[in-house]
Order: sequence, then C-alpha cells, then structure tokens
Amino acid sequence: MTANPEKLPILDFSRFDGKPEERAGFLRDLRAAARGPGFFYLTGHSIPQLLVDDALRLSRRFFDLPEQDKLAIEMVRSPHFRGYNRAGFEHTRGRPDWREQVDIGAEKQARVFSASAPAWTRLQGPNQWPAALPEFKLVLLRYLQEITGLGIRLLGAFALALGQKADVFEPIYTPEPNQLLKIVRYPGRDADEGDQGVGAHKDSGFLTLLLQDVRSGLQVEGESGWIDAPPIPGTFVVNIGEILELASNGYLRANVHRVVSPLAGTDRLSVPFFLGARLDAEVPLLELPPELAADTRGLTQDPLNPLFREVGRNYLKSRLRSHPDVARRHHPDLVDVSKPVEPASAY
Ligand SMILES: O=C(O)CCC(=O)C(=O)O
Ligand SMILES: [Fe+2]
Repeated sequence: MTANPEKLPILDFSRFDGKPEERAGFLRDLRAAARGPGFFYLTGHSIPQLLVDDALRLSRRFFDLPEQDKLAIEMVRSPHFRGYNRAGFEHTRGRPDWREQVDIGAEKQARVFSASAPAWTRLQGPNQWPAALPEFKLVLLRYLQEITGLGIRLLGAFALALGQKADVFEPIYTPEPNQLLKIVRYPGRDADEGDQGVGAHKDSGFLTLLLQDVRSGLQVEGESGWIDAPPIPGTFVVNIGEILELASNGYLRANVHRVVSPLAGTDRLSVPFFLGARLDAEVPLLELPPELAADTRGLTQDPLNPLFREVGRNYLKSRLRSHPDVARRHHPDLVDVSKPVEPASAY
C-alpha cells in the first residue's frame, strides 16, 4: 500500500478551560476532528505523566512474568470476561488477533445468577489480579479512575460540540459508566506470519482513550487508505465509539481502525480505555441543531455487526464474539456451541 500522508489532528484540552473564545475554538476543532477521521491526539489533559509512566512500567512487568503467573489469571476462568489472554485467543471478524492482554473493569461483586435477569448482568463481577505483581492492581486501578474522569470531561465537551447541554449523556452513564481497560502487548512477527495485531473494527463505547508506548502500529481508515497514528509522547489517541454514532444519528462516526503487528524482534505495548454507558441504559437519539442535523449521515449498516440501542446487549454481543472460549465455557446458553465462531467486532 502506498504511504498515506494524512495526519491526525492534535487537540489541546486545556483550551476547553480557557477564555470563552478559547473554549469555542476547542469545540470547533473537536467537531472538525470528530467529523473527519474520528480520531485525534489529546494534549493538555492533566493526567500526571508519572502515573502514565507507571501504568506502562507495570504493564511491561506483567508481560515479563513467567507464563504460569499470567495463566493463573487467564480470562477463561472468569464468566465476566476479565483477566489475561494469550495471543491468538481474541478474535476480530472471526480471525485471531496477535496480542496478549489483560482486561480490567470496574471492581464489582458478581451478581447472584438468576435466569430471569438480563443476560448482560453476567458481565459484572470481580477482576483477576496477578498475585506475583501486587503493584499492578494499585497502579492500574488508579489509572482507571483518572482516565475515566478525563473521558467523562471530554464527553461533556462532545455534548457541547453537538449543540447539547454538557450533561446530556449523564442519564445514561451515572452513577457509574461502564469501564474497560485493556493492557495489551503486540509481539513482533515476520512478514510471512501474518500482520493482524488486531483486525479492522470499531469500538462500541462512547469514546476510547488510548495510551501507546514508543512503537507504531495503530492505523485509522482514511479517505485514501490507512492513516498511521504513531505514538506522540504526552498524548492520548482519542476515538469515537458506536454510542456516539448512534446518539448523533451518524453525525459522528465510529471509525474503523486496526493494529499491524510490529516487526519480529520488537513488540508494542498499548493501554486502551473504553468509556461506555451503563449496561442497563438505552442510547437516546439526540435532537441536533438544524445546521448539524443537515449533515447527519445515518448509521452505518453492517450486517456482520448489528448495532443495538440497548447498551448491555451490544456490549455482551461484542464480548461473546471476541472471546469464544469464555462464551463456550461460561455462557453456552447464549451461544450456539455447535457453530464455528461468528464474525466479530473486536472490543
Ligand atoms: O492497541 C491499539 O493501539 C488499539 C487497540 C484497539 O483498537 C482496541 O483494542 O479496540
Ligand atoms: Fe479499537
């Protein structure tokens, strides 16, 4: 593929708290970035660099643990889709992704199983933490809290950019949004081994805020091919998820992206955070001001990835498809175990 010179914009979030004209300028840029590639870099976000460095340092130390320590918290042990996956155990559109990872969510008690409760209630429960690295839990729960706060502040800015009140999404994320943090390592591969770090997909929450280490690999679908999103120190890459696409009737679009495996002998770490709505919520259809409504595109219709307004149903669908081993072991009543894995959207 020929090199694509398109670049993603860089937005400085401190302008949002500046003078009224600075705030207005930030919102204009936010709307343009969100309408264009749907991805941008965020600076001026006030998450301490020390915490960011610690999160990456602990991620590296986790992946360096002996395999048995990592497998002690393997995801297939958790009905709530929490814990560690070896490379090849997560699927996007039916094909294995070449990344190892830990999935972490809000630390909750599992609900007592009840056949009459909605199926998504099974997603709530405790995380699995590595006994061999106690600091990991401390630092990553702190990071989860900070990045959630940032995501919520940014969501308020998105609401304003859509001509809504800043708190328009509160009814569907208070008292607690759905949180998913992934700690990911993409091992390097030779060209003849395939290059799907994670296959092309959309994210299903409100917003994703991604921390990357020093290695490139993330690519975003652009008008004329894939746009590289290399790491820029001190920034997060932010992208729009399907909830904002649904709420804005396609004025905002959850854009397709993927990760290409790094070269053999190297690896890449990333820490994506997915800010979602409450699992019992329904995504509203916002009434946009006429000048924005004129530019709505409607929803992307993908028969392989149907979108539901019921948040829990949408999220459970993604989790079941991405983690067929967990689905088969813990939720056989929700999947047809005799069928091969369905095409999936990663999450
Ligand atoms: O690791 C990355 O850079 C992006 C990962 C991603 O897109 C995802 O997990 O949804
Ligand atoms: Fe993604």
